[in-house]
Amino acid sequence: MGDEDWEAEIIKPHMSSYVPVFEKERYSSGANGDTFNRTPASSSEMDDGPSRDHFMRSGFASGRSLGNRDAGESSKRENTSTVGGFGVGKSFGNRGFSNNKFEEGDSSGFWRRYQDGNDSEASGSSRRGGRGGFRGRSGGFGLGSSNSEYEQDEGMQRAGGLFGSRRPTLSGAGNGDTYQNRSGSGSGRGGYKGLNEEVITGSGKNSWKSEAEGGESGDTQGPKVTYIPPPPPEDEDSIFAHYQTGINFDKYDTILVEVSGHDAPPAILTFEEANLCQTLNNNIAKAGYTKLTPVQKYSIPIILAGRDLMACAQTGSGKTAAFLLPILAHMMCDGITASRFKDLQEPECIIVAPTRELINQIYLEARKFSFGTCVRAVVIYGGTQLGHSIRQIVQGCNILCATPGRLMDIIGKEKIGLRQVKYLVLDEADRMLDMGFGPEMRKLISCPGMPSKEQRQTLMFSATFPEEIQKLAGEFLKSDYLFVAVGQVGGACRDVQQTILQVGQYSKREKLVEILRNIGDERTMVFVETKKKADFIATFLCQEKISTTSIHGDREQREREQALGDFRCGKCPVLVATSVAARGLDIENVQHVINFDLPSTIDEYVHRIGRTGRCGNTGRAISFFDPESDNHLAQPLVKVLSDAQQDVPAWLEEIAFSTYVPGFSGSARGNVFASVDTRKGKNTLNTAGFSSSQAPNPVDDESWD
Ligand SMILES: Nc1ncnc2c1ncn2[C@@H]1O[C@H](COP(=O)(O)OP(=O)(O)OP(=O)(O)O)[C@@H](O)[C@H]1O
Repeated sequence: MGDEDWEAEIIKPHMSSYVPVFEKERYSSGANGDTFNRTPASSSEMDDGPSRDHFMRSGFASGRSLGNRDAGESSKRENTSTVGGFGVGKSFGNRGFSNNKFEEGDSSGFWRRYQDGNDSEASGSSRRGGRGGFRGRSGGFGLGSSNSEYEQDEGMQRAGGLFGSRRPTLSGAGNGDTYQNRSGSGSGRGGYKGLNEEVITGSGKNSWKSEAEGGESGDTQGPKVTYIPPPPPEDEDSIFAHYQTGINFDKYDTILVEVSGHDAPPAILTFEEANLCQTLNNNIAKAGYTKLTPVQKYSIPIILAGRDLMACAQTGSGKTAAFLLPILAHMMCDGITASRFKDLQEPECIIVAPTRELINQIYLEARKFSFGTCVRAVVIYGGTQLGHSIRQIVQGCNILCATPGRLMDIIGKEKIGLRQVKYLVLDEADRMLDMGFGPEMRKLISCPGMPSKEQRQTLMFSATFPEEIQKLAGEFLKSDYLFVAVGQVGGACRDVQQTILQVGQYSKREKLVEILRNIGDERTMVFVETKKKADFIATFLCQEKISTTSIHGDREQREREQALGDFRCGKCPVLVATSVAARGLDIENVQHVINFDLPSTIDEYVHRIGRTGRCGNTGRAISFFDPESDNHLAQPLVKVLSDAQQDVPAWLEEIAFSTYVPGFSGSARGNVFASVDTRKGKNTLNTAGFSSSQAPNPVDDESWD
């Protein structure tokens, strides 16, 4: 489809197809397009308005938002309401599809911001600033400053309650005023928005905002979050449901593993060698695990030996079990007190992860491996009713799986005491320590009652560990922590066949459709860089009759979970996602990942493509490389491709060469060349399962290379 056809295409009546399947009933009953008619015209007036539901209902379902594109219509709307929202009418309809300025941008506020990158998943501040102005008009918030993200930040309030002063300005942001809560009801979203997925792009660098910063709790002055996630199935078959390891599972054994640090215990080769209790062994068998992956071979004995650990292993290679199994083994061995109802729970283990869906997945793994034991795992995360989290906790909690913001909320409410914490796990640790979540994590370890690093065991896992983040980790880990690197730190999974196509921004949609039509019904994740774009592309694909759903931070939690569910079960074989889905998600049968937009860092690329090719299965990743915007990635891409023994296109090498930056390996963009432990304790290379060794004494920075 050419760009010229875009407008015509987008206003076809079947646009309603993007209304998620699960929403259709609701939309068809309540939708009438009214809301849209009351949508103010300028982007700065769209903040307080209708939810994306409205967007779908009135804009898409009726085609009105997309049809009402002329200035006259816009100004009419401007006069009629202050309720309209989210750039539905104007931003989307006018600037988005109608005149095909989707990627060109124009002088309107929205598109300027969009172009600047400030409207990206990764942004938030300026967008919110714009909204602030509108809020002011509607009697709410009225800030309009680019700092307004903090002003409306429940996390900050929460943090204030716990650690310092509250920000009084937040109050106005309350009910539905936040961008996140366009729905008015505020349900679910709770301003979590930016949280685990927003990046402040002013500097062009990823810096994920913490969940706390987005104010996920819904318990302070923010909107009431009412969403209660459905309980997971309780039957044993569901608990132990798993997918098959792939043909390359055995090849894991050939991956080089490097252990650095002193006195590392030897790797184990089999589950039996771990000497786990019978119940755990039964659960492992029921989960279909017969053989250890390399990261498990090394990490399990290290954790069992009580050592702190930073472990880096390729995506989909079993890091979750690598920390859960030894922790559970210890707990069983130590004879933890069986969980029971108490107003203040004192978990022995806290696991944190950057996204809600990921922490939920980790919880399900914890529940699976602790099946039939007295260990009770609980999950709490933003976008859900706080009362629900509290009710889960007070029933007993040995392992608490939490997103950072919700965790701090619950600690602040004195439902969780930290004195008994023996294990602190940071999954996706590089993300948990970066500018977005790092401050929250630091608050956590300095919370009253939290055992010092000498008194607890701290475990960090990720597929990527940029040098600069490794350095920050020292604050959390004992100085003698061990570092396990399976393969190249930050390297891509070799089971993913990577293809980089040079595609200019105006050809991307056409190319995407062509690829998806060839793929057929195979499950595919399509990554885009911004939340709005995720909506645009999902809508576009539905219009092309490709059954699609989407996940991003502007969707309510209920919608996010439903989208993931629809994708998992194959109802919607295409999932358009922002980076919120880049890390950790383990979805069976994802055969393809398409980077419609490349991410801003190479680490993010590695995580995204790691949604396929998991656990020895093969997968394919196709990335659209736009020389207008992606040249900075050429060099690291060449490195990642060649390390993973993939073909490197000549044109990419040329770009990489022409944009060569000496000393690139030290780049803050996500350093794939940080091949080892930054303490410089270089170690001998080992084939997984055959030995481990010890590091020499750390050496000076200068001598490292
Ligand atoms: N030893 C094993 N045998 C069989 N399956 C396993 C084994 N270990 C892990 N798995 C399965 O492999 C899949 C990927 O594991 P997991 O999600 O822990 O990977 P990960 O390394 O954490 O990936 P990511 O870096 O993307 O977070 C899961 O479905 C898990 O149940």
